[in-house]
Amino acid sequence: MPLVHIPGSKSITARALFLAAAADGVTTLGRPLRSDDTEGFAEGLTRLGYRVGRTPDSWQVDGRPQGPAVTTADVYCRDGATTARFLPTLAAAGHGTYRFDASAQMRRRPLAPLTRALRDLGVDLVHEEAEGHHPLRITANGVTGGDVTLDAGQSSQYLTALLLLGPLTRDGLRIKVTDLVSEPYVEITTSMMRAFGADVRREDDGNGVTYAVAPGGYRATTYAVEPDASTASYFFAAAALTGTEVTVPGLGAGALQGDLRFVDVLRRMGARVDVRDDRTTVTGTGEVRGLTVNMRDISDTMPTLAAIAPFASGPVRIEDVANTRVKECDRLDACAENLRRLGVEVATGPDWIEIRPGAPMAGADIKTYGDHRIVMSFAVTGLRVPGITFDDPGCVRKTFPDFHTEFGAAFAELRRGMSGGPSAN
Ligand SMILES: O=C(O)C1=C[C@@H](OP(=O)(O)O)[C@@H](O)[C@H](O)C1
Ligand SMILES: C=C(OP(=O)(O)O)C(=O)O
Repeated sequence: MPLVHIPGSKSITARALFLAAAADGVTTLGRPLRSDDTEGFAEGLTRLGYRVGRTPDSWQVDGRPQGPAVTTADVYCRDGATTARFLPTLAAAGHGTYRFDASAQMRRRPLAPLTRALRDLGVDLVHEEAEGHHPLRITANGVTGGDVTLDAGQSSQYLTALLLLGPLTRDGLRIKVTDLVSEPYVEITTSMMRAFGADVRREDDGNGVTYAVAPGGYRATTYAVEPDASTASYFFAAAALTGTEVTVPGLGAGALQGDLRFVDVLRRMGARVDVRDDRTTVTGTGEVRGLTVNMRDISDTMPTLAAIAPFASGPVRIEDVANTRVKECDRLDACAENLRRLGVEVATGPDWIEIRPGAPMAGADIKTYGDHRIVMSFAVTGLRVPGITFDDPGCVRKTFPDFHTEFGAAFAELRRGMSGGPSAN
């Protein structure tokens, strides 16, 4: 039973850093993710005057309920949308002038519903170049709070950013949500806010959903970061595809991350899945069935599924994933283009992709568009198709700098344990 130790969750690490910075006291984060996104988040906090101490297995953050320790700062958010969307709201609760910028990739990604909501709450926020995009400047003077309406149909991160801000406002926040994707990420947010002492409630009156967040700040705590469920998807998919077994300790029935539900997709495709309290095991059975699946809640795993779909016994159709077009790249187009490069028949629409297995496949250079998930997903395909290379293999640094070493090592073990799974096309 090969055990695969997956690095910490990006989403949980980013939220924990925010919450720890805003809390009263010193917080210790156990096994945070160390990657470009989370290092960028921690660096952003440092720029805002927070102290982030490090030991090999933990980070300690000195919280400042009164907000950033500096009155001016220039924060570079790199490629990380969690940094680029969460940190400006932390700064808004402080007192000073704070400028945020990001990589060319992140500058292209949308921000408008969040910045509009912040302006509606009275925050003085200017987009320095394109409206609704980085770079932006905030002249912060605390946030009174009140009622605000938000369209989170393109990204749940807008809602998470506002929720995290709620306890830092004078009167609390009521956020009426008109649309929402990636809802499990909001559940991570509310669960973690409660772990840091906040009072947050989801109210559904039959006409719509409102999140009510009480004022009162956050309390420092000790917080252990779960392994990253999106990262685990590559290893689980590899097991399903190669007829082998992978166990990921630390991700089990109580996991916060919705992306662990990817194993349910693998189960529907024919894999054996065993979710225990403290670990999850996927065993490939040699059967990979086609299916139609709605991935609105778990769309970071869409490329993982697309990458194993060519080996299914019938078409694989993935629906309701329009927002994957505004991630690190247009993931629907990038998956389709790369599958075609390998010889696979693919069709796409505004919010779906359909992979039709059957054509012979051959190795090719994968065009990554600087997207870590394109690399990690097609590395799984590479277990069955020799000759796959990547134009930018290093972009995995965003969430998993050691991916190639770790996946290679796990694969070596997988190969030794192979139980005669399905043969390559
Ligand atoms: O809040 C988070 O940590 C995330 C939310 C999701 O984004 P969207 O809500 O934009 O789909 C996910 O894709 C991203 O990797 C991380
Ligand atoms: C979409 C992603 O990242 P983010 O939105 O946090 O930049 C991702 O990690 O797949």
